[in-house]
Amino acid sequence: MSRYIREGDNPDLTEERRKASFDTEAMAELFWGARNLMRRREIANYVEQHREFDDPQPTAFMTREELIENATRKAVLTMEHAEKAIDITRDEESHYFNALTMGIDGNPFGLHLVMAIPTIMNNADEGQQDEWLPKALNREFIATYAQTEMGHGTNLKKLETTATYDPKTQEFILHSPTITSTKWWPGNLGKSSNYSVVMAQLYSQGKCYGAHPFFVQLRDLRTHKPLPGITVGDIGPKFGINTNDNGFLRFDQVRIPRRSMFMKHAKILPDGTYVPPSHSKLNYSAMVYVRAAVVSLMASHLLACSTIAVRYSCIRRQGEITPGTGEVKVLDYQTQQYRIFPQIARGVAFRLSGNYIIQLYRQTMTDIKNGDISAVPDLHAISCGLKAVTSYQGALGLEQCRMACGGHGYLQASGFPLQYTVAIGACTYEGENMVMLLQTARHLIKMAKAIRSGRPPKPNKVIDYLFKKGPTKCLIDQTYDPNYQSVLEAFEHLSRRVTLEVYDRLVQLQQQGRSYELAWNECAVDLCKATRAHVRTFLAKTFVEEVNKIADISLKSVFQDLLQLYLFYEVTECAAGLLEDGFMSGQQLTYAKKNVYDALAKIRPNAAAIVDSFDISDRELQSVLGRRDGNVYENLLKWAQMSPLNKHDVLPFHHKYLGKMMDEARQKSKL
Ligand SMILES: CCCCCCCCCCCCCCCCC/C=C/C(=O)SCCNC(=O)CCNC(=O)[C@H](O)C(C)(C)COP(=O)(O)OP(=O)(O)OC[C@H]1O[C@@H](n2cnc3c(N)ncnc32)[C@H](O)[C@@H]1OP(=O)(O)O
Ligand SMILES: Cc1cc2nc3c(=O)[nH]c(=O)nc-3n(C[C@H](O)[C@H](O)[C@H](O)COP(=O)(O)OP(=O)(O)OC[C@H]3O[C@@H](n4cnc5c(N)ncnc54)[C@H](O)[C@@H]3O)c2cc1C
Repeated sequence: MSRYIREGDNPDLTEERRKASFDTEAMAELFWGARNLMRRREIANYVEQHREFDDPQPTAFMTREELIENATRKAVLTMEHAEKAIDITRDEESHYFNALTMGIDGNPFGLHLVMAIPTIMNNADEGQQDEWLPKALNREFIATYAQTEMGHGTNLKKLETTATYDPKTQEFILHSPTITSTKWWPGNLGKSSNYSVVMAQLYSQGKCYGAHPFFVQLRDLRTHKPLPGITVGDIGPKFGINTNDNGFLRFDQVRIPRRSMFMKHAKILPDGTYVPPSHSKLNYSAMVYVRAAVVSLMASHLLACSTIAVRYSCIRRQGEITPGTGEVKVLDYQTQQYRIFPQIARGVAFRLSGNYIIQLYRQTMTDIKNGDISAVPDLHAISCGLKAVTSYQGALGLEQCRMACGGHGYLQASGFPLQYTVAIGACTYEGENMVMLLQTARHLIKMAKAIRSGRPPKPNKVIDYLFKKGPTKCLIDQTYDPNYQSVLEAFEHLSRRVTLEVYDRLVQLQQQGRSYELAWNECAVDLCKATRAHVRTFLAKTFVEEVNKIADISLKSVFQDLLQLYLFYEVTECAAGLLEDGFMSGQQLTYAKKNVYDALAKIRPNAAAIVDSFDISDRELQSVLGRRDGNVYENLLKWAQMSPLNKHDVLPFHHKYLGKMMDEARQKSKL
């Protein structure tokens, strides 16, 4: 019996769980890996046993100051408990523990852990690492990553903060020369951090060498007051992540020692001589890390929101399908399945590719340490595209899940506002999505040039298909092929065609006299399409490869249903491109649609068990609609009764305004 079934649960949800064709626990093991699943359970138990991690009230009812104080309290507790609760050397355990204890809306260590420490690890030289890393890991300071300025986020070449080297004192002078040079956005900068990685234009011997990272103390270690010459604060409430004190920062001729510059790659010698790095973008590795991590992060958001939507849709009865047979669970509507199930399938696809890209990141960082930088451009290209596509599709998917939950989906109690507002930040941070799509397109255009000139680069799993000659006509038909060769070939065809077409147009525009840059801008929409097609191909191939590795037949069959849905849903999404050149026929699109509808029907009886197997706890979901026990209605009422507005039957200012107005209106009407 499923470990998710317990006495007192909503019977509709229990009925769903009993219907499953597979063992939920075995599926959870397959999804997370046996060891990880066991550790998740142990960590979750640990947190449940320490009630001090509980929020004093739902965070939706807290003011911003209360939110930040509560997050700070829990962050300190998290650090105190970490060594007892988890193996701190395992990222998976840290991420999970942090998500359970601190939630997803931000915490004072967010940027310290995901950007500052990775920058120290990858950009500090040995001496600097010896000095900074133990203190950073030991929480002797909290650092953030200050790169974006009010005037420039994308175009790093135009950052205005300067770091001018003074050989006489062997110091850099940090300065913010204009309002637009104010650092703006860095997470945890406003109030929590006392150190920061600061990106500034490096000047030495009268020459500018471009943006470089520096490690800068911002606040006094004892009083926590900003150091002389430093102005720092919170940028105010935002669309979401209001638990995070995203900040602003200005420097007024602040002197820092020469060794504050990160010197693993580029260096300034004491006399001011600049030593360039082996690759000009090695200083950007923390950004590459977060871009790669976003893929898994989007998987987590999608799987959480589809868990909420599926569970709620199992207990929500509304309307009849066959008149007179009683109200159905709303999950029985095909439209509901069409809204929610593709989000599950995309979540799974993102999880699988997310694992791949993080491994590639780790391998590339190891290679760099060993002096091999050859994988840097490939990692950059695929991580930019994946970040852009998964964050965008993730955002659309979460919104579908919300809308699938009707009016209650619009409540903060649903958990959707928190998930959505956190997730959509990823469309912007770490490189705005269009900009990221265009970065991948740069790589694709190089590949197109190589194809046209008949000189393929050295073999590479991600782009090899571009150099293949695929079928000239789409081979999708009604026969079942577990390798989905014809669908993958269709995606490859579309990617290859769009890439080559846009390349040819770029060349043609230049032949007509446009500069490369102007031609590029005229082709930008299609360049983005090429990236999307390339990323779709990558996600789809990774999904097929991973499903083919599954040994257990009953679990494999569930994954195959999700894969079928994923692939044919993507075919319908990019149908215009496949039909445009006559590669796919209208009939084949009809087959694809039929495959989507068939997959929805196959997934339907397993849906509740599938989302259970993602093993997302109520503590993580923070959702009344997505509760494991399905007891939504009584808990919605309890939740609303906790609203601070309900502390008073009559609001203290009622008689001052509305009461008075109505009294006066009644008086007048009596006259
Ligand atoms: C429960 C389990 C869940 C698991 C989840 C795991 C959780 C992990 C935690 C993750 C949590 C996430 C928390 C979120 C925190 C968010 C914090 C946000 C931080 C930020 O936003 S920091 C600021 C980010 N800013 C940017 O990204 C700026 C974007 N701009 C740029 O990157 C660049 O300027 C550019 C790419 C647009 C262009 O660069 P530039 O102008 O310098 O260069 P050129 O145009 O001249 O290009 C030259 C060539 O260099 C290549 N290039 C560029 N960048 C790189 C790179 N990084 N690596 C390699 N190569 C690079 C270009 O492509 C050019 O190449 P070409 O050969 O000439 O074509
Ligand atoms: C939640 C959140 C957290 C953040 N955290 C941090 C942090 O910790 N540290 C930090 O340093 N920064 C942080 N940022 C800033 C973030 O990295 C930038 O906002 C982001 O890189 C985009 O830059 P921008 O705001 O200057 O946008 P802009 O570059 O001004 O973009 C505006 C529009 O112009 C378009 N555009 C710009 N350039 C091009 C181009 N070359 N081609 C085509 N279109 C273009 C964009 O696509 C976009 O639509 C954060 C931002 C957010 C929203």
